Amino acid sequence: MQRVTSATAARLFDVAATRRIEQAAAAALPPHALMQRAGRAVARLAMAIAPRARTIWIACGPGNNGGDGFEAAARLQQRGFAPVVTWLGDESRLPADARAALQRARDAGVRFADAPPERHDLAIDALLGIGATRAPEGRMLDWLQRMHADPAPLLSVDTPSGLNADTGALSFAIPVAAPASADPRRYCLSLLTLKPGLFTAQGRDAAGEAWFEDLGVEAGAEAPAARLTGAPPTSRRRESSHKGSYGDVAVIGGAPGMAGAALLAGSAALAAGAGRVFVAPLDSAVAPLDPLQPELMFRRPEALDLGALTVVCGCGGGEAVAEVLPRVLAEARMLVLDADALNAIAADAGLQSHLQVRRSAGRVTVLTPHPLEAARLMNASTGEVQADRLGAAARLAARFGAVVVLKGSGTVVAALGELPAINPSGNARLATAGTGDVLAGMVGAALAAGRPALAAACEAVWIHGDLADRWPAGTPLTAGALARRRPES
Ligand SMILES: NC(=O)C1=CN([C@@H]2O[C@H](COP(=O)(O)OP(=O)(O)OC[C@H]3O[C@@H](n4cnc5c(N)ncnc54)[C@H](O)[C@@H]3O)[C@@H](O)[C@H]2O)[C@@H](O)CC1
Ligand SMILES: [K+]
Repeated sequence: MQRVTSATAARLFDVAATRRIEQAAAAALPPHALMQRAGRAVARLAMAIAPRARTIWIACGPGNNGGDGFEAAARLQQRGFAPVVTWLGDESRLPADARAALQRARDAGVRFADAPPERHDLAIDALLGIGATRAPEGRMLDWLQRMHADPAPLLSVDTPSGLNADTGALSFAIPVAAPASADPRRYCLSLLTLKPGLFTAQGRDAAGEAWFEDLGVEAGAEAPAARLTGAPPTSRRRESSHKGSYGDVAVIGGAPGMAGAALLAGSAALAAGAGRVFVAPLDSAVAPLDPLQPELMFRRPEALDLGALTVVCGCGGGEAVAEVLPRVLAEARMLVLDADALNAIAADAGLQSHLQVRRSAGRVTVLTPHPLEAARLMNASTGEVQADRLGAAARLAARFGAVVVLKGSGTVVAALGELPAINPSGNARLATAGTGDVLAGMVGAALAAGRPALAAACEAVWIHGDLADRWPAGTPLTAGALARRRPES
């Protein structure tokens, strides 16, 4: 059993592949062995989470996920704990594994109840796993909401019930904890495989701290649906290197009233190690110097030699960015497109065909949309994008021939012909104005340093999130402070 952290690199398998892995493993093992391993692992993690728990409420569902719950209940009872099982199922329709587990729980003397205990020290959600076919309702939904709202820790077995394990879409709103209580602590023990839905969309909120138990089974030749990127390789600068070794970045953005966005991207590119950073504001009234950052070199957009530069374009560009985009798309050696640049492209088929030309010419382009910008580019709704973030990012990558960074909880990075990556670092503190500009600058710096486009995007996204994860408690996270923080500090 292993805790999944932001440093964990792992393959993620969808439900269909997990089913095939399960079937192959079950055929090679004695009856019920997998479920017994699962139940043992659940009990072990439960005891580690709440070693002094007096009441452990285990909510079991009608299938084998419930079977895992019965197995865990039997183990916990044998170890001197007091599990209380509430079960939503029909004995005559229980799968064979779960029926055997139910019998073991009864034999162990586990207490079964019709209603959840008045209070509990730990809840275990064994209602639905990868066999969920519809949204929970009625008593099941009631119990789930109760478990998620309670301040006691919650351990989800395999997947949080109600979560689509492939996409991370959650079928109900997670209740907010009562104001007086601390945030509920959530854990999820993923069995057999890690699933993509645990790490993107609403998956991270619903699952909480992710753990993995492979049940002693290898995935074999099954193809993963995605991967967790894990921490990027640490690279030390060569002593003989000079500013030219790390490339030049130019930020084009900052229409009147929005110069800050371009400065944020420029600062971030500098802090991320770019050799030289030019800022080309679209507002000609902007003073050609930032006294707090004299390293930033100000230029007029038309004065830049785009063919020699990694260009970051969009940040605060407003509608004015549309005018410079044809030249930027045609000439930039490498290109990161963010925010208003993406909105302009979404609204203009001509600009979209410029992107296709870049692709045919083998020029690198990275798009960094948030869900609404992605929706505009796809002519879809934000809800449709969020309902399948991996699919949306892959479709955008294929359509525009670009590396796509679909931002949000569990940022997805996709490129045509590559396994999509989900970034495991970062937290809700990044949900503040300007952090997207910072990310665009960081991606630009990684490209300028010579990293291949997909790696550059994955690494910048990871570091951006990691900076937020290590942000000092009690210090507000602002985009300006984030932009200036060096990864190693
Ligand atoms: N079979 C095995 O050997 C193993 C199974 N495992 C566990 O089994 C799980 C998969 O088991 P199942 O395939 O039985 O699937 P689940 O236990 O996830 O659920 C399937 C059952 O729930 C019902 N159902 C689906 N959605 C519902 C809803 N919204 N409300 C009410 N009922 C609903 C289905 O009709 C079916 O009866 C895994 O997630 C994992 O926890 C693990 O123990 C590993 C070994
Ligand atoms: K579950």
